[in-house]
Amino acid sequence: MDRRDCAQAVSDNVKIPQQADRTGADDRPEALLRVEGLVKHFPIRKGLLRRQTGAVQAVDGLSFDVRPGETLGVVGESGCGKSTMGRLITRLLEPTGGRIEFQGHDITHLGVAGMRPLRRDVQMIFQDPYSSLNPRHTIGTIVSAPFRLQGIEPEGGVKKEVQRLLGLVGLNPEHYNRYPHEFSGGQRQRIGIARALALKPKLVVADEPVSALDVSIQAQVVNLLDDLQEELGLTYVIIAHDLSVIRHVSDRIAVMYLGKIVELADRKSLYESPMHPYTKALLSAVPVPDPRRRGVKSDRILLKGDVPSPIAPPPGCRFHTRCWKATELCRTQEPPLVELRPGQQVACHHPENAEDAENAAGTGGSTPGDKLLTSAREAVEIVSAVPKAAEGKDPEAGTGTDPGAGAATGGTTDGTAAGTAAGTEEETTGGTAAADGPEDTGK
Ligand SMILES: Nc1ncnc2c1ncn2[C@@H]1O[C@H](COP(=O)(O)OP(=O)(O)OP(=O)(O)O)[C@@H](O)[C@H]1O
Repeated sequence: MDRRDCAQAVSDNVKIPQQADRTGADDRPEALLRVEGLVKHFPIRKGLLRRQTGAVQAVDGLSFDVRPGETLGVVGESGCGKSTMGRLITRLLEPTGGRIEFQGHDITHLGVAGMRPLRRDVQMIFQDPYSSLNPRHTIGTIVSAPFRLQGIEPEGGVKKEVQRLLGLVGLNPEHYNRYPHEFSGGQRQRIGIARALALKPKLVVADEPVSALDVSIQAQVVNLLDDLQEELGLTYVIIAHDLSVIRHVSDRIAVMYLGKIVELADRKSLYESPMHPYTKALLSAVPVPDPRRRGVKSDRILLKGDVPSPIAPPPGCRFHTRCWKATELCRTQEPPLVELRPGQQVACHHPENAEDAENAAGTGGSTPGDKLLTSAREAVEIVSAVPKAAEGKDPEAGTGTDPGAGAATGGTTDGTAAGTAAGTEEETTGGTAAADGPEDTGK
């Protein structure tokens, strides 16, 4: 189907089946969203003639499915391309390459008009509840915007429906005429959620929905999303930079590093037996919630050094410059994302927790003569986290007095990657546009 045919099919809307009509060769449930080889490179232009001199490789070949009713968590450090991925799959950004299918239909290059009918089904919740709501609009106007944009008159009228939505997200329906500044951060995020749910979407992409909120409020908003999913049968892609935020709500988790997925697995496998060293490092910073395991001594892996620039990512495995297992093979050959255990895909030549890593299909395993890189010896610092209960009992423990040790990624990395885009060209396709479409900038 070419682009025009697809746009036609989408605008006819009625022709879109509830489920994709392809019959998968495997037994996996049919995907609501299917992404194949998704690429987004932001051009870097310089000089009077604005010649392209390079590109920020924000997203570089992502492939994954999102199944109906599930929550896919996406995690990774700042600058690894999570938000870009979110904006690509909601079609707020135009992909450089790859393919995005929603309910079996290719939506990769649909324009604003072609996407309009799909806006009902695909919505986005933004990170910052302070800037994503227009301060001059009342809550009623904000939450009812999707109805106006889509030309929909809900049963019982707009006001009644907006008040129902406010009640649904735990806000007082009587606050219909209030302004965003009259609400707390958590309440504003609830308003953003009500707006995203107005058109009864099938897929909601939440970009760091709680990271701008106080820790005490974060759990409330995450629980609200969870409850709404059950009540409304929603499918989520939840983006976070921290594995602890999405721990309880994700069915599967994709770990991203420098524009690529390095591990994609179901929650249990990922948390109990991570296979990519990067996942292991991220996980080592997650507090242990199980009181029975609190006494267990757990080492934290502090990755040294900065995330490399996405303008010139390292060759081979992109993580090799910060990996303690990196060998010559990792420096020269990019590991493919392959299923090493049922439901667990990993892109690593030397995976963790692999019973038979040598024979792992598609990975190098331990190739004869493959030497550990010198950089690998200094790549990490292991900090022994001494649980309170064990304090004073283990003379070996307690080397880790660094109060910042909670961050697996050191603290030198935050913002570094984001900074690399300086001097690059902003794309115009909806940097801050709400998923309702360009008419509603959410400002
Ligand atoms: N419009 C743009 N123009 C140029 N570069 C961009 C643009 N948007 C993002 N980038 C760059 O692409 C890379 C990935 O950014 P992105 O925001 O997707 O990462 P992220 O993982 O969501 O990080 P954060 O958690 O900090 O938002 C970064 O290096 C960023 O600077």
